[in-house]
Amino acid sequence: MVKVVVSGALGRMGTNIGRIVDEAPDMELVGGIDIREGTLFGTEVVPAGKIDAFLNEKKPDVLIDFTVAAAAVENIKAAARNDVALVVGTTGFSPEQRTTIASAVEGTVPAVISSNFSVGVNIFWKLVREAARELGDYDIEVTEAHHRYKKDAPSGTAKTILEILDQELGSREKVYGRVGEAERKGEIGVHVVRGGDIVGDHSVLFAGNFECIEVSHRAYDRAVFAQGAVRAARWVVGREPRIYSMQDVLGL
Ligand SMILES: NC(=O)C1=CN([C@@H]2O[C@H](COP(=O)(O)OP(=O)(O)OC[C@H]3O[C@@H](n4cnc5c(N)ncnc54)[C@H](O)[C@@H]3O)[C@@H](O)[C@H]2O)C=CC1
Ligand SMILES: O=C(O)C1=N[C@H](C(=O)O)C[C@H](O)C1
Repeated sequence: MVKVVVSGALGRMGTNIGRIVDEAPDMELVGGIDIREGTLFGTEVVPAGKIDAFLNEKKPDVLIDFTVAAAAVENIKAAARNDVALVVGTTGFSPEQRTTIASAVEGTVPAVISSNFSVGVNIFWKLVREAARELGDYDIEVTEAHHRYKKDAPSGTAKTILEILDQELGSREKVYGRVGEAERKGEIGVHVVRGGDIVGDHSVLFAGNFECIEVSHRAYDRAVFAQGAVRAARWVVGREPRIYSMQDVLGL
């Protein structure tokens, strides 16, 4: 049995993940972490300040973190201190936070870290890479849309798209929205929409003369992210202590 603790247990993703783990015959949900006490499918949820004692008591194989960037950094350090493997879906990390995470994890515990755990988005990223290789001289615009409660912008998935484009095309200027005199040059335009209960839309437009190609992904239910995170949790336990991507999990 893979023993799992969920951090961000009372949130949108935490509850989705808790349900899937609770129903999995090969997994045991042993509790959750959040900013306040509660329950997650009959297991105890403790406040973040008690994470070390809780991990030491429950001895999970893996901690799945979907919280906010600053919290995730502390939770990752706690998991590393307690020799617990990690699946991290939290987005919005600064470059400094990424460095801190890498030092906590590398050589200590295995961790799958991805801005998007849906299988479809991981295929979509491959398609974006392929399109960029062929269409580098087209104008490129990245657009993402999410629900009204999302804290970070642009989304982690959109930032991964920009990394892929930079890897294929060299680093280009990014222009975040346009207003006033904004003549297009060689930049990549980045556009963020927030509203209602949009689960997660991403598109990359390659616009040439007389034709456009658009590569896009739309998530209809958070279950796609949660199922991917649980798949990563099964995969990560017992691996060499380093950072892995969801592409490693899927063998892409
Ligand atoms: N990688 C992926 O596939 C996906 C990533 N996300 C990311 O996951 C994160 C969470 O998203 P949602 O569940 O929609 O947010 P949410 O706001 O519904 O849930 C976050 C939860 O974390 C809790 N939290 C805050 N500080 C904490 C701490 N120190 N320790 C433990 N819990 C703490 C909050 O109280 C809340 O219950 C965001 O960064 C989001 O971008 C969301 C969906 C998919
Ligand atoms: O906050 C969300 O909801 C999501 N966040 C991730 C991101 O920032 O890319 C993934 C997904 O799009 C949903």
